[in-house]
Amino acid sequence: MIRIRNLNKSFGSNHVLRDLNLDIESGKITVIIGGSGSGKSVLLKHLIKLMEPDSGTIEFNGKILGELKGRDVLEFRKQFGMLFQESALFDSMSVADNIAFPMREHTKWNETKIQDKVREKLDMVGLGEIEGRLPSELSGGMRKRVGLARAIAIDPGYILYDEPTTGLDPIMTRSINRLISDINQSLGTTSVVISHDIKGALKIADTIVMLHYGEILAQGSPKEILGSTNYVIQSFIAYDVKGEL
Ligand SMILES: Nc1ncnc2c1ncn2[C@@H]1O[C@H](COP(=O)(O)OP(=O)(O)OP(=O)(O)O)[C@@H](O)[C@H]1O
Repeated sequence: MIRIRNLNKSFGSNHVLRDLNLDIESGKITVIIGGSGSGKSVLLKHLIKLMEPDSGTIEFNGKILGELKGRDVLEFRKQFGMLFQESALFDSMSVADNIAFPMREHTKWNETKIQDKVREKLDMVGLGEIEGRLPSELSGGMRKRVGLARAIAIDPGYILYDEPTTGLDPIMTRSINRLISDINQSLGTTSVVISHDIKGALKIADTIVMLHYGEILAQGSPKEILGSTNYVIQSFIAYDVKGEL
């Protein structure tokens, strides 16, 4: 369980997170949606201590993140896999070396085990024999899958997805959403997804959190969010799901 309490973050006069309170449930998929600039990425960075709040706390399995220092921060981060917006693969490394990177950094696995694990992760994301290829030789959808294979390389307990379907066509979007769901179930991970894609969120989320100017406007199951009478939520849904303004 991740507990966020009274979190505030400003950049100069720009008050980005406003007294935010949120519980992220273990083993579930929480999708944080909201318009551009609503604070989704800033919130995600706080979760892995890439940003520090001005005030408020994040409690992770009973520990206050603000109190973690030095090696404890590295140990804490090891529990997270992260799929970045642009997949953030190392261009000069093969697919296999990209996926093996966290294994070599964080485990003592020998090369045989690493190669077996690379294959296992590629299978999980539905990719064939592409270990030797470079990221530049792959399509955007394939790069996302390789990024996902790297995110789950050392079986993290938590996976953070930063807009995993942005820039993908509808078919690839659906298939990445399905993968997020499958991986959550097969690995029993806690997943936090930030997204503009309300349609996808309605399909995969256990809980949807709607962020609006740094505040939580609504939070609930997809059914509850769909049934919300809030004007901003309805406009967001209408624009994305029903394709109208
Ligand atoms: N390092 C930073 N320094 C200054 N301002 C920042 C910084 N990071 C984010 N911001 C500001 O915080 C606000 C929220 O940004 P954030 O990236 O969290 O939005 P977002 O909801 O993820 O948007 P998008 O969907 O467009 O990615 C924006 O006004 C942004 O300019």
